[in-house]
Amino acid sequence: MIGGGTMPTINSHADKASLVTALADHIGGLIRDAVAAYGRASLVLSGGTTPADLFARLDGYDLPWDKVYLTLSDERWVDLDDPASNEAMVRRTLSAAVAKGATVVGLKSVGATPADGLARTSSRLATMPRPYDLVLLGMGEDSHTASFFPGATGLAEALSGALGLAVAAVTPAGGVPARITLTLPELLRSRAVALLITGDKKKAVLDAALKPGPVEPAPVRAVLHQTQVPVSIWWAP
Ligand SMILES: O=C(O)[C@H](O)[C@@H](O)[C@H](O)[C@H](O)COP(=O)(O)O
Repeated sequence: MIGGGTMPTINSHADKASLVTALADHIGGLIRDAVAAYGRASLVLSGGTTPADLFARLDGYDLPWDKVYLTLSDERWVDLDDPASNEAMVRRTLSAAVAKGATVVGLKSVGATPADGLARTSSRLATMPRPYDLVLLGMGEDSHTASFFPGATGLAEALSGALGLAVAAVTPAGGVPARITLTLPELLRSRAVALLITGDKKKAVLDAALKPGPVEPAPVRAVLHQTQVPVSIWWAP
């Protein structure tokens, strides 16, 4: 059972276009502030489909991209040429930023399965400046975030970080291919978490998860109810 943390702030917008503009402006300002304060900005980006037009908008901003480090919250265990690759989506939607020197640290490494690549990916992540200035997460309608899928094999280790690595291997139920994910402790090595969701279905799932309850059936609760890092939610219908 988890609950009782400081409630996340919710930024609701009339439509996705205004949500994307507001969140892109917020992230752009955060990057500028981080570079001014620390000489670099370090961000964890969610995969999936929702953030693609956010990243495409951000890509057009005049930012110190050569001082920006980007990695992913989680990754399907596929190569860059696979349409399911989150890293490929980030490199595609932030192509101008990458061309201007933004560093992308991918999570897919060698090995047949995520479990084979954990140590290598974990040491690669050590090149990312931490604490992360922002961790951007999405959420599925099953209330997973990153690759913290309900009922997944490896979920406990991903939430606890018990293996002592920055990443964990998770195999969702129902034959979904195995994934690599930053562990919860790794995601919380950050100054701020932003959760980007759209649609009424996900809003209903979010509202339920904002209530105290068990984490296993609603893993996004582990992020929403922790008290270590401030969480903002960005939502449009
Ligand atoms: O690899 C992934 O799919 C993501 O990292 C995952 O956690 C995503 O954020 C949610 O599944 C929402 O995905 P959509 O934005 O496609 O709904």
